[in-house]
Amino acid sequence: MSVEPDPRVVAGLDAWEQLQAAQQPSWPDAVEVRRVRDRLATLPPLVFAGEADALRAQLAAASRGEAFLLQGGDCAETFAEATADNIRNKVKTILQMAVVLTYGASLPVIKMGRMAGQYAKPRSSDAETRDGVTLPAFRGDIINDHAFTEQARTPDPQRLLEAYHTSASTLNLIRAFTTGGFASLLRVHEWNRGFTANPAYARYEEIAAEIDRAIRFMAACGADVDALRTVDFFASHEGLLLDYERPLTRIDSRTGLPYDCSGHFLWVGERTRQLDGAHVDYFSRVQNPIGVKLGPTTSGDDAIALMDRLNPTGTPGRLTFITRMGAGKVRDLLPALVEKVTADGRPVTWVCDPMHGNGITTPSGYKTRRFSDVMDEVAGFFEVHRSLGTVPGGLHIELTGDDVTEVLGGGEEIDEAGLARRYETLVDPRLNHQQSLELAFQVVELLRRA
Ligand SMILES: O=C[C@H](O)[C@H](O)COP(=O)(O)O
Ligand SMILES: C=C(OP(=O)(O)O)C(=O)O
Ligand SMILES: [Mn+2]
Repeated sequence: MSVEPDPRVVAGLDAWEQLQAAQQPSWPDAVEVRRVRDRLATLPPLVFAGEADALRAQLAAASRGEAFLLQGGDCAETFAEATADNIRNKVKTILQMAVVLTYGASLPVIKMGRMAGQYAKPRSSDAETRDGVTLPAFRGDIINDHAFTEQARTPDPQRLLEAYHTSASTLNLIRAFTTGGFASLLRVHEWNRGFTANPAYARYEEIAAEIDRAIRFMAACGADVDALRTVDFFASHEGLLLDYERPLTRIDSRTGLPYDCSGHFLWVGERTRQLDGAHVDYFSRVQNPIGVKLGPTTSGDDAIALMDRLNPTGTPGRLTFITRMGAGKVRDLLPALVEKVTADGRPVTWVCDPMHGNGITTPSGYKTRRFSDVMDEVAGFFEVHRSLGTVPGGLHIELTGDDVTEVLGGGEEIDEAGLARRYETLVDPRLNHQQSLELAFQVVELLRRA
């Protein structure tokens, strides 16, 4: 039986249009945007509301220390890179990290990609100047093209449709990989792709061998190991471009309530979390589990006000705070925030984004981060939660499954000159495959202590 929605709830989904929406493009043609939105509204949802509910329950477990969230993927997905190889390598990297964490810390790991929709980017500046020429900044493939020409940088609403279709094909392949046998724990060895002379890959190989042995033992004892053949894998992106999120929001026939069916989990970014702004209003009205990025200027009162808006009744798993303070600040700034929220009593899932507080630009102009700073912020996050008796619930990482050279350091010791070798990101630098595995091994130690 389907439940009819309350018309006031449906009308409320457009309240954001009367509010200030930060970081939106200046579309040249409002009529065309409306046409594209109407078309998007007729296309099938990308995810099912019941999947978002299942994720909410898992995030609630993470808030209690009974699971751990691993959320990772590109800073900015691109249409051109939505190839089978790229998607497979990214999924495989996340699965490998999850195996390391699950095995090392004996904790269920919630696997979530910054994938199948991570196409809109907030920028520090509206414009970019090169050699005296100023053009609109690149705001992600869903809005404009990265090429530095006037035509390419002009926002094009048709890109919303391409983002939808590219997200659909990405999600289709993710679902095929994770349910069709590729992600089976019976194949952990096959995910390893580096030379095992490399320490991170050699350690992974050891774990894979132990898992193999354990599975053969269980099977020999008569246990049903079929459940190990598939995994749940969730899709997430920043809920930034409201002209995209609104038409993909659908009324769930089971409950009559709205869900944003562009992804399972949406987060509000550091630049768009204004309490009276359009984004907080919009995401307060959908039922998905929601994240908010919290940077170093966040006060305890801001955090409480965000809870009042986004999770007034304290539904477990509904609200995730993704803190991104910077390695040098996390130990000073995070405790007051966590204490204030803990005293409130409503649950949140605390997740660490060790990427966005640690950006630097090299003299040669590369936007990068140091692997050591990333690890230091993660360590600080765990230390703070341990000292307060609260729960470090997960990690939010910009990564790729390929051997790019975008982040300094790690076992390969990528240095400033080395960045030029394979620097491919269009916005922020990502951990490469090996650095991602190294991070997972180090996090196991932190989780064991926690
Ligand atoms: O991904 C995060 C932001 O979009 C990004 O860090 C902003 O980068 P910018 O300062 O180059 O605009
Ligand atoms: C824009 C991002 O982060 P933040 O909102 O934390 O700056 C991001 O996650 O790419
Ligand atoms: Mn980023």
